[in-house]
Amino acid sequence: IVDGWFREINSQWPGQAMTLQVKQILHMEKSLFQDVLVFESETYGNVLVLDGVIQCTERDEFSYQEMITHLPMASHPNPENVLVIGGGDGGVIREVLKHKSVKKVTLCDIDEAVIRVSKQWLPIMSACYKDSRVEVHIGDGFKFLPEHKNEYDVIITDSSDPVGPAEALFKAPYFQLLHEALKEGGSVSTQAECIWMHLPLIKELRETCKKLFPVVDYAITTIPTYPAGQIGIMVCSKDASRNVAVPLRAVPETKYYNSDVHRAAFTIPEFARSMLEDG
Ligand SMILES: NCCCN[C@H]1CC[C@H](N)CC1
Repeated sequence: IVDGWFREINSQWPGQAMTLQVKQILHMEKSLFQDVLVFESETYGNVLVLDGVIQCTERDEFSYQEMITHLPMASHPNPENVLVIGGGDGGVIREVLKHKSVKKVTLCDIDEAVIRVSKQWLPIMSACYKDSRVEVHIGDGFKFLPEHKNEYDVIITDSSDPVGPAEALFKAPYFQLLHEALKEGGSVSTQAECIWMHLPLIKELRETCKKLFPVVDYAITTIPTYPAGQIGIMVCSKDASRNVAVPLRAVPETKYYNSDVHRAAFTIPEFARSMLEDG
């Protein structure tokens, strides 16, 4: 933080950086896995930063948390048992619980510090930890998934970037585990980076998913505080007849998501479409 501004300088987005004006630092610690920082910003509410990378801000998190959740959930006929890998800030489970078909949502995050810090400083995201349908497991998704084969209707991988603790969540072995943990007709969504920053990685991720799932599609949402102001979501399904771009029902109490936004999110700019689909 220099002269009152936090700067997100990182080798994943060379030559550019998002900066946010800092009102006050609320929390800093080195967890078992990463540096954890929370600060109150002048214009984006409280901000969670892990290893120098902005994870979520109170002002714009709803975009990403709603889209990564409702794209697989609203296109699934009856999601009852849901798993979230990562997502320790709690925003995704808040969104999952908006679906009345949900009986149980399990959150598996490797770092207890993220959950603890979110409960203290990110109340609008972590309020749902109190919900009786929520179960929390602190641990590595790689160990958790093999113990829960054929158990989930939807699995959401709400991860940080493929540098550090989340690196393995972008590779084939992980997607194999996701596939095995899904019930018949299950769907998954993963944080799938930005077409302006990571197009080769997204291409590789899509090829990995296409080897395992009959349905694979990539959607985009706009979010001011992520690099280049947008982020992608990969949505896959075991059900070959499923169109993940078609919402089967409305979702209540959203601020970014609606059925038209759902359909539109899978329409992507030509430079990205041709690279991803034509190769
Ligand atoms: N619920 C927080 C998810 C964090 N998602 C990622 C954080 C880092 C960004 N560069 C990309 C999205």
